[in-house]
Amino acid sequence: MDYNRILTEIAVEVEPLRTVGQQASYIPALARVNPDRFGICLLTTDGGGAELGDVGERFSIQSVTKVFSLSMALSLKGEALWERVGKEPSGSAFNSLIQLELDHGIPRNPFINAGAIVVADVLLSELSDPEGEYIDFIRRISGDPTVGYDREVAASERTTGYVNAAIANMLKYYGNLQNDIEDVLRFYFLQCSVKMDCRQLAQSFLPFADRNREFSFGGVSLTYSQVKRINAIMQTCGFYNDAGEYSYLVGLPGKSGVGGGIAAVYPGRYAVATWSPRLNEKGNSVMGMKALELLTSYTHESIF
Ligand SMILES: NC(=O)CC[C@H](N)C(=O)O
Repeated sequence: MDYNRILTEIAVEVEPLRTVGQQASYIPALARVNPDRFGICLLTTDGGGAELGDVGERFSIQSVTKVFSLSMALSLKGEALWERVGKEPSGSAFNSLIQLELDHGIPRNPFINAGAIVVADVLLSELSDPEGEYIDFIRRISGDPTVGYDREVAASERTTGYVNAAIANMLKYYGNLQNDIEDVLRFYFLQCSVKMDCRQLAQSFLPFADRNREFSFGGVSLTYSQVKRINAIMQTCGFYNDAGEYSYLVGLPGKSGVGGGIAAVYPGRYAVATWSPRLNEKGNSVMGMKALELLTSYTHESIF
């Protein structure tokens, strides 16, 4: 497959979307990012790949981090994790509060904010150095020791994180947070603040696509079956209330973030990361979604 040629065609087609949509502004530090950016990096399991655009510029991965958090929590807790968080698509906004009340404090899945806040609580309870071990895992899986938190973004999100604070309070009320609310929120925002570029993100998702290599990075090990199940949750829940549309258009397990990043995998073949800060009304990157739609259309490579 000539991915270079395909990415070049995609870049031409997505260009008219460069100024469509709005970047996230509810996190003040994200409102300062230049929104007119686009990058895409694809890495294959056999060592090949192609890239185009702003692939070396780091951005806030935001909710894409929830895949790393779930991986750690699943490796630590196994199936017991599902006693505290579900694995059903939510059909609601990523920060929905109302659904959490209806579900009596058990979040629908680990990729909406409520679920990721429970996962952050699990990691706080299980790890002796949560901040250190979390970033160490991401440095190992990305193969890049310079990847780190952006503490300014994390602090900025705390100042306006009213809904996430409400979610955490609701979880505590229902007995689904063991740690102090403020500690859990601080750790959750820090996880979201991790900064990566498209190359590092594609590299970090390659282990979710690679069926022939063991998933083991530092203390985080997953079985083949656990990786398969994480991919399944990405497919059904990775784009919140856009998950059906994303599945329909793209057809690859993936995860988006309000920083404008998307990471997706074609199991057995490749991982791909896109970045473009302008979002649709569901909080997913406009150019990124379109680029991935074109990628599976042009290559005829999709899980469906
Ligand atoms: N969809 C997202 O990327 C949301 C993450 C963001 N940190 C929040 O909690 O609101």
